[in-house]
Amino acid sequence: MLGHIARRLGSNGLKGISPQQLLPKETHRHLQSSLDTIRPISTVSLWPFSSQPRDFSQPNSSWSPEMQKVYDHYYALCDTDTENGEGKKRPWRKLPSYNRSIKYATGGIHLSKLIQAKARLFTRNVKEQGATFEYVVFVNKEEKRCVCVFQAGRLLEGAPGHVHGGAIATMIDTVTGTLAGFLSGPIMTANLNIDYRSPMPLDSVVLIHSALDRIERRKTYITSKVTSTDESKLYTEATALFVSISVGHLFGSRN
Ligand SMILES: CCCCCCCCCCCCCCCC(=O)SCCNC(=O)CCNC(=O)[C@H](O)C(C)(C)COP(=O)(O)OP(=O)(O)OC[C@H]1O[C@@H](n2cnc3c(N)ncnc32)[C@H](O)[C@@H]1OP(=O)(O)O
Repeated sequence: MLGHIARRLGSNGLKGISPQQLLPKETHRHLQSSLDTIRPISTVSLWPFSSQPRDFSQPNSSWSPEMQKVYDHYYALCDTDTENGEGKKRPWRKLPSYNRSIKYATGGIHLSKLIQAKARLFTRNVKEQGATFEYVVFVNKEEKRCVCVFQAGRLLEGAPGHVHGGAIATMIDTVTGTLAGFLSGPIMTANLNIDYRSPMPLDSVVLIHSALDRIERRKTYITSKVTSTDESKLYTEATALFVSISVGHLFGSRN
């Protein structure tokens, strides 16, 4: 990890200076322990004094013990980073989640200015933690599937005491869309079919399992089901179709 920071420092024009030389011992130790909890993100600089996007899918105080327990379970199955930067290969990966959809992708800052500089991702635009969508997506690239741990906050009410169907659809779109995008690159939702099987109480923690069904030309088909964390209760089933787009599609041009 420190080697990684040193490389980043190098790319910031401070070649040859180690983090230990730059930072007081206490700060360095604190930084190291913080970095140990962060998965490497290729588009994010680890230079401590530059602005970094906030990953909204980190544990916070609004999480119930159940949410934390499921998160810990999947997190333990994820790739790890080691001192020499080689890491341990494991099947799962936790995806970071930002409140601006494209800004932090390569070149995305320019795109986000062109499209709408003040735009914020729908599921990450409420500041109060735990009030709306608390979720983390873990993806398994080999098995072409993902699992989202979702805690539905009190501002998502539809039927009294229960989660709004539109909020559930939003999460299914988000998770299936994340998997489709992960597997196929830029996509947009063309079709989403949802069967609501049982009402979901507010503050529930549920799993949104999504898997690749098939890819045909520009079409990526994903299946999804929402269950309780022990998978004994089925809340929702869905199928989704995503169509690959070019960036120009977002500006109104055809592929
Ligand atoms: C850029 C992304 C950045 C992501 C950054 C990360 C962000 C963090 C993650 C958040 C993840 C959130 C994911 C949410 C994603 C949305 O919510 S997107 C918003 C909702 N969707 C829309 O607004 C889409 C509106 N519709 C469209 O723009 C266009 O109709 C589409 C879907 C792009 C397709 O148009 P097109 O490119 O002209 O394609 P077209 O030639 O008509 O059809 C291609 C094929 O698809 C089939 N098809 C098209 N539509 C349909 C349909 N409705 N039913 C069945 N088949 C269809 C066609 O029949 C054709 O089939 P084949 O001939 O190949 O067999």
